[in-house]
Amino acid sequence: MTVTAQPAVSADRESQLLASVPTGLLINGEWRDAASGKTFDVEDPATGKVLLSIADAGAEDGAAALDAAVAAQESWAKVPPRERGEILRRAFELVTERAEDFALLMTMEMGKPLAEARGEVTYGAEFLRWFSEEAVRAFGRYSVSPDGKSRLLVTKKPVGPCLLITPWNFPLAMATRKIAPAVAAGCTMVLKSANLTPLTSQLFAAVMQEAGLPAGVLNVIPTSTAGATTGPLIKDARLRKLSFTGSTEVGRRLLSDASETVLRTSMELGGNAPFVVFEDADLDAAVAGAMLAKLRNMGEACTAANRFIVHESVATEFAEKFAAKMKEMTTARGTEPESKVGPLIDAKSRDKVHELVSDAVASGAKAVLGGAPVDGPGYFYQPTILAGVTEGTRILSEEIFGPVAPIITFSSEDDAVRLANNTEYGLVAYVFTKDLNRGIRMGERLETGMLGLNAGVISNAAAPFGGVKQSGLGREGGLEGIEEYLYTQYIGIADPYAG
Ligand SMILES: NC(=O)c1ccc[n+]([C@@H]2O[C@H](COP(=O)([O-])OP(=O)(O)OC[C@H]3O[C@@H](n4cnc5c(N)ncnc54)[C@H](O)[C@@H]3O)[C@@H](O)[C@H]2O)c1
Ligand SMILES: O=CCCC(=O)O
Repeated sequence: MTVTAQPAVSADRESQLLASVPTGLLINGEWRDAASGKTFDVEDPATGKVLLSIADAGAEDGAAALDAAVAAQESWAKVPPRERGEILRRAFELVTERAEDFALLMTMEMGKPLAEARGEVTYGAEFLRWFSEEAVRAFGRYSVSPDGKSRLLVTKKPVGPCLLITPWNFPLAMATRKIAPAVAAGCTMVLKSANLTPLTSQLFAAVMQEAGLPAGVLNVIPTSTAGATTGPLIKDARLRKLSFTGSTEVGRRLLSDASETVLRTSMELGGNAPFVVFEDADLDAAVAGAMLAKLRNMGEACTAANRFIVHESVATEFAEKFAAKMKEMTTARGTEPESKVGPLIDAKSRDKVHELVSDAVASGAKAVLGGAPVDGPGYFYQPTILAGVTEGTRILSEEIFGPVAPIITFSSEDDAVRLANNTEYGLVAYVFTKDLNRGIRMGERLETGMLGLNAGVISNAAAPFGGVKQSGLGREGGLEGIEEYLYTQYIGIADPYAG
């Protein structure tokens, strides 16, 4: 998250980039208007100004997108894996060539500083490269049955047409983390991008076309009416998979809808990551990790450290060092050279962050730093550290999704484990200690899908990303990521030596 000096971005450059973004729906390889003719506005969270208006899909468009995906499925599944991989590889190269465009577009529609947006381009593109390599490794097996009387042939097949629903906070990476494995596996798809940040997906879909993806494989339906547009698709028996990334609240609802057709699902949901600092930790390293785990994406990440659980003997020193670093974080529009913390996504999100901070302060916590919205245009919030937060305070049980770090203390390892596991979520946890045995032990004791050991960011296209408890079902990335888009078929073969 190093932000290096950069020239300010000109208004002309922004206008030219916006002019290159397709504003239609992508259905069966063609960009078209919504059937209703409606559009919706996409705003810049740093200024509140409208960036672009794009086609607003309704149920009729959703149905047309699924029709296209269903029609393309059979022929797409027959395309050789190497060819599918090569399309992904070309897409990786095109995204990398256009890295500055993707980064600027994300900064404009989502708010993150340009340096961070560039980091997301690298991260998001890496899913394309990783799955271009995995496309040729969807292996099955052949074996002799234990009694020797038959042969067992096990193969992997594409699950079929998928509905992919993505959130606003990582506009490129959350899309490529789903699209790349689906393409590699031989699935067709309908992408419902986030209504707050659909522009990056629009540009990315154009890149996939340029990379040679056949018509109908990827259909894109931005919409301001998510439920009404995707609800009928989830109930349509031709849809074979729903992959959702977003809040636990919406995920729960979609899981219930998906049960009607026993639809296969992947759910990447919310988090409430504990960041545990033991008394033997290297405190400077812990603070560096805390800066990443808390301020990456302005704290608007499912992986954001949500509770700093610090040993009582080092809590004051940790808070002071952490505050000294946080103080250096200038809030400004992400295109400004000095920007280190961009705006939050909208007024509602900022109000929620402030409500949680105010509640914690009213319950006895002390704002060591910050504690209020930033005056002026945009939805900026001051980087904030709250010390002396006590168990039971709301901020410890809800996703903050902002640059706010609540600190609570512990006195023993058992105490730290109890506090860390005291949540319905289980996406990621962070542990800082010099004692490797303790680190491994924490891995075994914490209820979490992922653990950062002396590390504040562990996201990696080659790693299985996902949670336990109410943080979700399934994994994205890694060797596991493609499995979400494959089903296993078993063919039993009669004894080849029998009569
Ligand atoms: N686990 C992960 O990998 C991961 C990654 C990123 C974000 N998240 C989580 O996402 C949340 C933030 O993102 P968000 O605010 O966009 O979440 P959200 O749940 O509000 O929306 C996610 C997506 O679902 C759509 N949606 C909303 N209601 C819907 C409905 N009834 N039917 C169909 N689609 C619907 C939205 O338009 C958006 O595209 C946080 O909770 C965060 O932790 C999780
Ligand atoms: O918001 C959650 C996704 C973050 C990540 O993939 O690192």
